[in-house]
Parts: sequence; C-alpha cells; structure tokens
Amino acid sequence: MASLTIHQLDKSYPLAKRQRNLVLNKIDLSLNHNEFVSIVGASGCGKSTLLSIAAGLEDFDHGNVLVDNQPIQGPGIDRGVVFQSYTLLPWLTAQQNIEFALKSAGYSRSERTEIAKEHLELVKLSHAADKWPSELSGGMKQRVAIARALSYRPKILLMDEPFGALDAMTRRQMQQLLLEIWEVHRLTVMFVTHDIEEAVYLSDRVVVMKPGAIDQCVDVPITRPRDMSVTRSPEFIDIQSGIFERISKPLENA
Ligand SMILES: Nc1ncnc2c1ncn2[C@@H]1O[C@H](COP(=O)(O)OP(=O)(O)OP(=O)(O)O)[C@@H](O)[C@H]1O
Repeated sequence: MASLTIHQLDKSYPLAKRQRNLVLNKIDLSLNHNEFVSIVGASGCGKSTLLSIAAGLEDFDHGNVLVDNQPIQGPGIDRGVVFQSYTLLPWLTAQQNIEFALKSAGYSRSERTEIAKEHLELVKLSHAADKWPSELSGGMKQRVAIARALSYRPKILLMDEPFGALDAMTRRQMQQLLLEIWEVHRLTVMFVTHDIEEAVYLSDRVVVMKPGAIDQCVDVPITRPRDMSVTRSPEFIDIQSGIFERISKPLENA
C-alpha cells in the first residue's frame, strides 16, 4: 500500500471570461512508505501546486489524494510541511514555535515541552531553544521549521524548496542533516526543488515534470548512506545530466 497516492488529479485556476488555466492535468503519482521523492521541473510547471494540494492547502478540480488509502480532508497532522520562506511566528521563541504547533495538534503542556526539546535536539539546536526567530540565521530558522514539522510525528514530510534561500555551504549542511533525520525516522518525503544535484543526492526517485504533467520518473539506485563524495561518481553524474537534458529540452520536443 502506498503512503501517498495522487490519482488522476486535475487542477485549474480561473482566468478572465470564465476560462480556466489547467495547471495540473491527470497527474498520477504514488510515494511508497519511507520513500524520498523529489519533484523537479521548469519554473511554472506545477511543482508547488502539486505539493500544496498534497498538503491539503489547495483544492483541486478532479481526482483523488490519499494518505494510506484514505482521502485527505484538508491539512492534517499526518503531513508535515516546510516551505522556503521562513514561517516561524516572530513573537515566539524556537521552543515556543514548536510547542505552539503541538498545542494545535492536541498535546498536553508537559508533552509539548518534552517533544519540542527532543526535536530541537534532533536538529542540533538545543542551545537556541530560547532564541527569537530574529536572532536565528536562515539555516537555523529552517532547522526549527523542520523540527516543528516533525514534532507531531507526521507520516509524510512535504518540503517546498526548503533550502532555496540558504547559502551553498548551509544548504549542504541542511541536506546532510535531512538525510540523517530521514534515515533514522524513515518518513515518506516529497521534496520540491530547482536544484537537480540536490534532488538526485537526496532521493530514491526523482519525478521530472513538464508543464502540468509528469514527464518521467527517474530511479536513483545509489547506495545509502550517502555523503557528498557520491556526487562525483559517474553513476551520479549520469543520472543528473540525464535529468538536466530532459528539463532543458525545447518544449516543442518534449
Ligand atoms: N494562485 C494562483 N492563481 C492563478 N494561477 C496560479 C496560482 N498559483 C499558481 N498558478 C499558476 O499555476 C502554474 C503552476 O505554478 P506553480 O507555482 O505550481 O509552479 P512551480 O513549478 O512550482 O514554479 P516555480 O518553480 O517557479 O516555483 C503557473 O502557471 C502559475 O502561474
């Protein structure tokens, strides 16, 4: 049984004069339990819309979105979401940001404190528990956002360009941290990125989108655990250049 199933999904946005812009057309995609799947594709092809629909943040016209075979009903604690923009509440400390999410998920005060501490430790930020978001670097804010998304123990983690705003070195560190967490917690991950190297490095499978549709799914059979040295292997470079060529193909030949 798949963890996340997207079946024959259509999504359109209204245009002028009662027209509609079909941005996702009959999308079929299943993510297996504990699978790490990245979505790549040219700007505007529908990656973020697909992720937002899976998160329950965006409605859709036709089709089904199922978590463990059950249709989703909007957002839910079975799915954690991390966006590129920092979404921490500025008036709460790192620890309180996580506790706040846990409160909405129905945890008691003592559970909230305990779980928030545990998850700050997971992202190596125990020392920053009492800091305000304005006192944290971009990478630290994203670590809190990841800790918050994982704190209510979702089955699925949905990440939309989570490291897109970070400098190259911090981005590398965050990729490594994410892999370490994923290898221990074995979550299902849907990860939207523009960075093909990042997608191949992190994923079991890379889904390449073309406008409104899935173009191809590429398996990444590179052994785990991985470190950055794999990015120089011929196997890695082959997969990465195949995807790059596919995405950069002129649209009329796609
Ligand atoms: N709220 C909206 N209203 C109308 N059209 C929208 C809306 N959100 C997205 N779109 C359109 O849907 C299409 C897909 O957008 P989406 O943001 O999903 O693409 P993307 O692949 O994530 O792009 P990028 O890589 O640039 O973030 C685009 O044509 C976009 O203009």
